[in-house]
Amino acid sequence: MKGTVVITGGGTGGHLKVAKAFVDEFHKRGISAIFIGSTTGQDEQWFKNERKVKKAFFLNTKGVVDKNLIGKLKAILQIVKEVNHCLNIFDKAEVKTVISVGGFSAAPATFASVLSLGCKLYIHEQNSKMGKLNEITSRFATEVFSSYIDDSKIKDYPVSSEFFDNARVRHEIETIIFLGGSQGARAINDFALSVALRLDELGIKIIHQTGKADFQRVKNKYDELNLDVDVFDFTDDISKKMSLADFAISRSGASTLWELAANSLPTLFVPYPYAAKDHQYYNAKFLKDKKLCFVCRERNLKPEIIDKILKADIKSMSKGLIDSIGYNAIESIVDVIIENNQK
Ligand SMILES: CC(=O)N[C@H]1[C@@H](OP(=O)(O)OP(=O)(O)OC[C@H]2O[C@@H](n3ccc(=O)[nH]c3=O)[C@H](O)[C@@H]2O)O[C@H](CO)[C@@H](O)[C@@H]1O
Repeated sequence: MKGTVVITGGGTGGHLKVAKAFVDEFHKRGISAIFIGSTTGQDEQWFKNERKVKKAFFLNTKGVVDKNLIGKLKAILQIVKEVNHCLNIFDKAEVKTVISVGGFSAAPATFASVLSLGCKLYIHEQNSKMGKLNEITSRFATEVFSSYIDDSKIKDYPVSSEFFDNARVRHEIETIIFLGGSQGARAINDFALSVALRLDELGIKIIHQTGKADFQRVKNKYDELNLDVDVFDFTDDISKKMSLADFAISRSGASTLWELAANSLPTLFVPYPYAAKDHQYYNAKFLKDKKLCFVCRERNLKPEIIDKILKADIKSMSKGLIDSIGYNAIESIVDVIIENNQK
């Protein structure tokens, strides 16, 4: 493969998890890669000490869509400045391939790839509704990969092998895991607390990922209720926690959703209501239409839903999830990229 590969994008864990999958795969194949992200968001947390990349750059960029007019203009000007910085990086490292996993962190390197002669752009879109940046730049891409695009060459989502390795068919609910995505979700935390005593009475154990901001509050409440709960803010071993559970109640961020599917873990999804174009709802709807999960809008989430779940046939849902996602997606995506670059 010619030159160095750039992997760009991030902001939140969903994008970064896919970026990490690319970094691991190129490293495995002995192909040198650079990561380009932002100083805003979680990029540094995920990649500052990553030894599998030749270099990681964190540029001074911010999101555009969530700002007022002045904020938007400032953010765009900053991106333009950083595009230049990226062109210099590409020049020095002989970059001929840029892979964007989306999010505002991806903007400078993605635009630079469009301007850079002989450079190919690849996009991995995680969500059911395309993000703004991908919407603008996908027409320049050599390939766009997505689980939700019919003519995507690879439709399986890049999920780490441990989620498959720890998968098992669930028969009955003895343990429930609550998941809020990379940042946690207050609505899911409140819901868990509202049903905790009832679950305890039913002999159902609780595993609960709260996110950093809400951890202490939730932990104190469980202590007040005198309940023995596996509560934590974030863990690097989420696949292990999932595999211990028989049912999940979770946000429908794309990476989490496909990890749960790979683990065959039946789930009630409670989409984040403010996600762009309501993409979390449509992420979950994709599985719901195949009868492979439950979905409940946050505004309708009531403790009574637990009774409905306890009566449901989780075994057939769990079995059905086995075929919803294939193994080795990242290998297949990288194969396509390498094949294209040899043309
Ligand atoms: C609020 C928001 O805008 N969320 C978006 C964000 O979600 P978010 O960043 O929450 O992303 P996802 O749910 O897709 O992924 C979170 C990742 O963090 C990992 N994890 C989580 C908790 C933990 O303790 N340990 C751990 O490793 C999960 O296993 C998963 O791989 O990006 C997703 C992918 O573009 C979008 O679909 C979401 O809509």
